Amino acid sequence: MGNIEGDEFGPYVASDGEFGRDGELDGADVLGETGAAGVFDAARAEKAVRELLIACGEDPDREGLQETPARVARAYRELFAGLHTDPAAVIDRTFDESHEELVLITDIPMFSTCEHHLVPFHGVAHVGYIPDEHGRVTGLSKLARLVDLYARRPQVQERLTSQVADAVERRLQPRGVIVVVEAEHLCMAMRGIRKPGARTTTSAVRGLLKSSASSRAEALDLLKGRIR
Ligand SMILES: Nc1nc2c(ncn2[C@@H]2O[C@H](COP(=O)(O)OP(=O)(O)OP(=O)(O)O)[C@@H](O)[C@H]2O)c(=O)[nH]1
Ligand SMILES: [Zn+2]
Repeated sequence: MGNIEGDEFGPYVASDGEFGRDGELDGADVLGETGAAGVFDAARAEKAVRELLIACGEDPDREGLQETPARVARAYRELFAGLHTDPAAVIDRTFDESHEELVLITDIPMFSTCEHHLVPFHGVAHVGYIPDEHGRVTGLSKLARLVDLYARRPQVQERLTSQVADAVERRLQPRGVIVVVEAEHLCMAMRGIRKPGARTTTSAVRGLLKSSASSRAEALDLLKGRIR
């Protein structure tokens, strides 16, 4: 295996242009419950894309496709960068603000990849929490980063939704968490059942936002008009 490099999309082994290496990834350690894996294997990805083009009846050596395996490998490395990032590193700072009421960030744009068909599903995420008794909060951008991290994995919408809720719960130990994701699945729009415009809404609620009807009602009231 070549040298492991790294950038904003995580660690990777650059392709040396030699296709055909077999065997399991070295360094594909799983980081416990977070499911973050080791490195992206660019050579292997390029080989697979070339094979897929051939399987589809294309000529991967024609001019327009020559660079395609390398481009697709780079694109997948970016789209699945969340496999190589530890969520614990995302909410890396918390601070006590004595804010004990709901904090809600809405309409976070979200692009993910359906793990069944490897085509996109996209929409918005809404993430809220009620801080603990010290009013411990985190930077608002960290919640959007968390959505991004879990979206950048092969996913199903239900798991993405609960993984974000669980990560907020683990890191902030808030009194309640609510995550709502609304998305259109291109696997239902451009193929299969072909229903463009159909939207799926999933939610995950934890703590007070699950057990207290009034807390949940407050959050849902703020989300009214946002959830279609
Ligand atoms: N619950 C859930 N299902 C999903 C998600 N993304 C895609 N699916 C569904 O996953 C299912 C996969 O079904 P299969 O019967 O194995 O695959 P398929 O033959 O390609 O199914 P069709 O899409 O109905 O053509 C489909 O019903 C998809 O709509 C998701 O995020 N959550
Ligand atoms: Zn799908």
